[in-house]
Amino acid sequence: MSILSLLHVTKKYHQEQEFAINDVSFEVEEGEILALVGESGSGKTTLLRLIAGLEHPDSGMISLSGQIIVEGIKSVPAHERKVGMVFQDYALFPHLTILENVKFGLKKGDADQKAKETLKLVGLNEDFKKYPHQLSGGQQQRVALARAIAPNPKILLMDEPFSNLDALLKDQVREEIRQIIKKTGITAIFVTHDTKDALSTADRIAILHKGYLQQIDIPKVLYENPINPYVANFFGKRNEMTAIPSEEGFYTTFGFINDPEAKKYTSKVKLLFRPEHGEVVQRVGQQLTGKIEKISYFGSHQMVKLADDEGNRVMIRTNPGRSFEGLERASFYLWKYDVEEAF
Ligand SMILES: Nc1ncnc2c1ncn2[C@@H]1O[C@H](COP(=O)(O)OP(=O)(O)OP(=O)(O)O)[C@@H](O)[C@H]1O
Repeated sequence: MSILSLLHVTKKYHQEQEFAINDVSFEVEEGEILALVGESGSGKTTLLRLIAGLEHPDSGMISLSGQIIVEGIKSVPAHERKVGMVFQDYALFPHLTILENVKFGLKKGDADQKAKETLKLVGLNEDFKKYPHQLSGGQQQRVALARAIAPNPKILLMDEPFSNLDALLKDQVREEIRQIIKKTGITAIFVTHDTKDALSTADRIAILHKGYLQQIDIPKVLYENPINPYVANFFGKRNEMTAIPSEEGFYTTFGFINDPEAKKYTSKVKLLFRPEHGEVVQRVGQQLTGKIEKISYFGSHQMVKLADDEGNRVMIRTNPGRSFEGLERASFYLWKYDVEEAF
């Protein structure tokens, strides 16, 4: 069941020429974690602020938990929307203990118990009396999360929750935050410009470009079946190879690919594939072949740059243990590629 629904939401800031958000419609299911991604200025934060009630759209409708919160000039004020917010810099009160931070905004009465329960839920059992500066970045973020979820909001909104963490901590925190959110069953939307954050943490991803929603789907679909080149390239490099179709397969400048599907095409095509959709094989044989130009080692894998005789290049990902010593050329095969008509 959908808990949040946006219909034709549009927003333009005064004095600005372009729309920050342009005719955006989507729904979020109860208990789902949605990532909003896009390059800088694509409208991610504006969209989050529209849902939170910190901005008002020029047109469109937003409903939360069956209640219309925005339509025309009607707008339920931010503090009545029951939305939990976690800000990029956590926005904790430095002069309050972490217990006092979480109690802030809770109704008196059971505030103390509720705050302690929520701090325990986020894994902070013994630090109630500490001040924010006495905690690590990851712990501070969990306090901010506890403060946001303690009042039982209908939805949790997080602006760049992982951007202040170093790379090592980030992997761990992403997993912890996902688990806490899933344990509470709360619906969450987070903004990120990091594709790794989105692919690893979200149930679905919405990608924005110049205020337009490009595609919204599960990570695997966005990565493997992008709706347009913008979405495809946002999630990492795609190789392009020009090919001539025949009855038996595709002729390319790297060699011939046996594929009966090729006969469906009548003129020149482009084969599009990600580096991990191929595999390098050392034996130069029937497969595609290229001159080894560069090998980059990344610990978990290697990237091999291969060139044809005309100077076209492709990148193929391979396992970290493979040795290319003494080799000038390498062969590779593709186990997956998209075919696009080339004009
Ligand atoms: N308060 C504002 N006044 C005027 N224009 C604004 C304001 N806030 C954002 N914009 C403009 O709206 C567009 C979308 O901005 P927004 O901050 O929503 O993008 P973003 O995707 O969150 O970017 P970033 O990743 O850099 O935070 C941009 O062109 C930006 O310049």
